[in-house]
Amino acid sequence: SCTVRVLSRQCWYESPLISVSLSTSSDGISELVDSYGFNALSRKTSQTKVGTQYAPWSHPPVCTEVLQGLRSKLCVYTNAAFSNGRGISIFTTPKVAQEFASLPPFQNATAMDKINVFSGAWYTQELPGKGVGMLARKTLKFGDGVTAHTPALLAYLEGELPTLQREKYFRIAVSQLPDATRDAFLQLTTVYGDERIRVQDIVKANTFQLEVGGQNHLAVFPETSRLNHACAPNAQYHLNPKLLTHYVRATRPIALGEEITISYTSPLEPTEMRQQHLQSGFHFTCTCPRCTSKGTDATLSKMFAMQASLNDWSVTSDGTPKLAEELLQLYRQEGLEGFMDVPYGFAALAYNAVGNSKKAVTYAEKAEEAILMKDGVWSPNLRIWEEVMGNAKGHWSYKRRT
Ligand SMILES: C[S@@+](CC[C@H](N)C(=O)[O-])C[C@H]1O[C@@H](n2cnc3c(N)ncnc32)[C@H](O)[C@@H]1O
Repeated sequence: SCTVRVLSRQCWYESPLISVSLSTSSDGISELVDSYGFNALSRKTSQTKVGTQYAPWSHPPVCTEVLQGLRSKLCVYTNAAFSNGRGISIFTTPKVAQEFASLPPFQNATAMDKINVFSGAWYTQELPGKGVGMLARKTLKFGDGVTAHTPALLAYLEGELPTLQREKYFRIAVSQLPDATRDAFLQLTTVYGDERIRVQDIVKANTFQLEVGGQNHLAVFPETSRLNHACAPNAQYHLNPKLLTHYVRATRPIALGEEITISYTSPLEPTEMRQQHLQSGFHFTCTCPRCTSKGTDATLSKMFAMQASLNDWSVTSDGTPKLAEELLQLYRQEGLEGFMDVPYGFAALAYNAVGNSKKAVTYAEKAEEAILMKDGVWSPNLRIWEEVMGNAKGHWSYKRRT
């Protein structure tokens, strides 16, 4: 019942990367757009009567009818005071809204101490052929924090509301944000440039996915949204659903003025699949060196063949520590430093299998570090390496290949 693939007979989970599909033609009525046009977007929070009777929400929730598939209504919940006045708007069910309200950021102001604080690590600039991008304001080394932010808008991931209905609620959500946050949101880039569905267009170009209350939500983080894509990115991100926070860290040294990038799609997919994902999700063709070099897919195939050998525990297996070291080297050569949890894990097992438990623990620690950077503390993959770190000699892999 593994979701994606198996690493040494254990399930290996991969965090989902999100590309939203947006239908604009099937329900194209203009009436709603007229009544919830840009007046709604330019409404100032200061002009809205903000009460306390809906605590922790600053505005009265605005709700849909009960949706058949969800057996619930969806409502816009805004907390304009959230995180020192940054604000947050959430479009979700009343039940999930309660779950949000019980999370540390709504309960305890100190939970947000190091979040939504400018790290001093970046600035933005228009870049040829890429729109705005994020660049390093100082030299960065492996593990340095780039950003740590909460979303301005979160929206329950559903496909039931007609596009223009959804737009109406998204607009209310955005309009209720504090002025600076709303303006930063509305300046974000779009994919279609379709004014009728501007907020969903912004969501399409900029969304991540966050699970709260067992439900996936689309999440837009205005600062983080300026990170462009590369197939050999120099930064990695993960989300902490309890803190509603998106963290970005450098995965290799980044020079002053160098662009900071993340990968919007798995960089371990073949080039054609990566390009398809980027085209359908974000409407651009990637021109990074891994996309233009002819050798990328052959290198990927070689990496997978090496992983298959390391994952082979039969007596004829040629999985050795030397092979594991070569695999690590290939990942680095490809610029995949942010995706080394799997090769570090294979190295841990390969060393343990020949009785070198010390090296096994070192690589298990590196696998853990890589998972924390890529998937965060919730990842079930962490447990695999905790077992090795806790008791390498008691692990099933110990001396399996001696
Ligand atoms: C999340 S936004 C990134 C910031 C965006 N460049 C901006 O101006 O705000 C995603 C959009 O940026 C552009 N983009 C991101 N990475 C790119 C790349 N490697 N090459 C060309 N365009 C890219 C695409 O238009 C994509 O839809």
